[in-house]
Amino acid sequence: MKIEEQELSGILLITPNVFGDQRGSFFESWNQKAFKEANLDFTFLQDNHSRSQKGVLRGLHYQIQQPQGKLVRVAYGSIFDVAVDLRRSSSNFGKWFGVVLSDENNQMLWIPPGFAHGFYVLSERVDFLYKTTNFYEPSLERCILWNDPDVDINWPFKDLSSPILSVKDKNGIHLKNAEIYP
Ligand SMILES: Cc1cn([C@H]2C[C@H](O)[C@@H](COP(=O)(O)OP(=O)(O)O[C@H]3O[C@@H](C)C(=O)[C@@H](O)[C@H]3O)O2)c(=O)[nH]c1=O
Repeated sequence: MKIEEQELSGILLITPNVFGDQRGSFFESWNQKAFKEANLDFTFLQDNHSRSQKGVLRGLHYQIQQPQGKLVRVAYGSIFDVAVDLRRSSSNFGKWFGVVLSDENNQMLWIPPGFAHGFYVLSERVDFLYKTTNFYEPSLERCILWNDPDVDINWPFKDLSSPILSVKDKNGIHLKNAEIYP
């Protein structure tokens, strides 16, 4: 397993050891002991699986009071995955990080508590899997507008009217008006 710290401190790109043979491939997507030995000591409370079609954009989501750390990956397809630093005391507050996660690179992203998260679907279909360190609590969930000019994410599509969004995500708020915790 290779673990690479990214330019936004706390964000880790994890490349597992993949074993291929004539049947296909295998890798451990989570092993508490192995991750702990690599100083990744997380306790996960929830596993989630979403399926999306090409052009869907989900995000940018975070929870106040019960922030969730997320270990995210793609089981089928490919996405452009984005995390935005919302840690009030961070020198990177408001900055974003993006990476392509796919069923070809098998990479996982660790997004610590205190970040907003979202992704854009590049393939015809995507199965997106993630573990979270805290429970989903809709009353505490908040959504920052995916195209907030103050965050200025360089999404990998040209026509900014094109993504398929939920009503909630269409009504996301601007970072400057967002509730940030802590
Ligand atoms: C996230 C979530 C949703 N739901 C329900 C609520 C709703 O009826 C339905 C779809 O919810 P959403 O539209 O919020 O799903 P979605 O837009 O996929 O939300 C997710 O987006 C990505 C970017 C994240 O980072 C996740 O933490 C999560 O916020 O599923 C749960 O029951 N448990 C959960 O943990």
